[in-house]
Amino acid sequence: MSTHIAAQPGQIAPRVLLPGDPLRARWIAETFLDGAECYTEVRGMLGYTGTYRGERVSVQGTGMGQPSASIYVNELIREYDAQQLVRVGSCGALTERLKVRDVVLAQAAATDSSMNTLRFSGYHYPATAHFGLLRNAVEAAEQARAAHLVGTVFSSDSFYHSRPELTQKVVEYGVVAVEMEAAEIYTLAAQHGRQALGVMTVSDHIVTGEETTAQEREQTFGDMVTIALEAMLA
Ligand SMILES: Nc1nc(Cl)c2ncn([C@@H]3O[C@H](CO)[C@@H](O)[C@H]3O)c2n1
Repeated sequence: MSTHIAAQPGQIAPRVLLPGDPLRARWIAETFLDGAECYTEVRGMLGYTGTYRGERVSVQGTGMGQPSASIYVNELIREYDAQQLVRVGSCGALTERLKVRDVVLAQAAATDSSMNTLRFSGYHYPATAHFGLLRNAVEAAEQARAAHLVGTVFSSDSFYHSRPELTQKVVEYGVVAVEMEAAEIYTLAAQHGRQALGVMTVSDHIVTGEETTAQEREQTFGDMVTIALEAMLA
């Protein structure tokens, strides 16, 4: 086992879905994976492995924010040799090009986090998704007839922004949604030569104030999970 994941070697599949919420990891395992078995409950951050269309797939909660996601992605890559890491979760729409329940396919992630500032002191790093996974996800979204948008997201360290005007600034440069994990997941995957992508459902609309109900989140999360799984298996 690793420091934060209690799996034995081989218990985690090369393909890993990464919801922030551990209870959503359980829902994904129970709803989409055949024969899913829980391999970790350390700190309540659940992880499961099962099969999807006959292929082994794992789903591991990451928690909220880049520091937490960094712990799980580092251990999934370094200790369990994960190859594909696809974040599935919620995001807030920053543009009226999006409606709540739309799926955002994050081609890149800007961030206000210090994590890449510390890594690349002196210059800025473009945290980008794996093109092949992104291309597969677009095809899967079209196949599923799911409303979707490919765009850049803003991975913020804050949910309650002390300077909300900064979030608006990135909108002027085409950023379409805000969330809290993608930039770190993309950077770690690139560091280790792995494949990463973020597939997120709009749960809140910063411009219109619209929010999804708990029931709506579940259904539209279904489209997002299907797109992520199909993107990995394509
Ligand atoms: N900053 C921020 N803002 C908005 Cl409007 C969000 N909508 C969903 N999330 C995601 O959901 C969690 C916060 O509720 C985080 O994991 C984050 O990735 C959001 N994070």
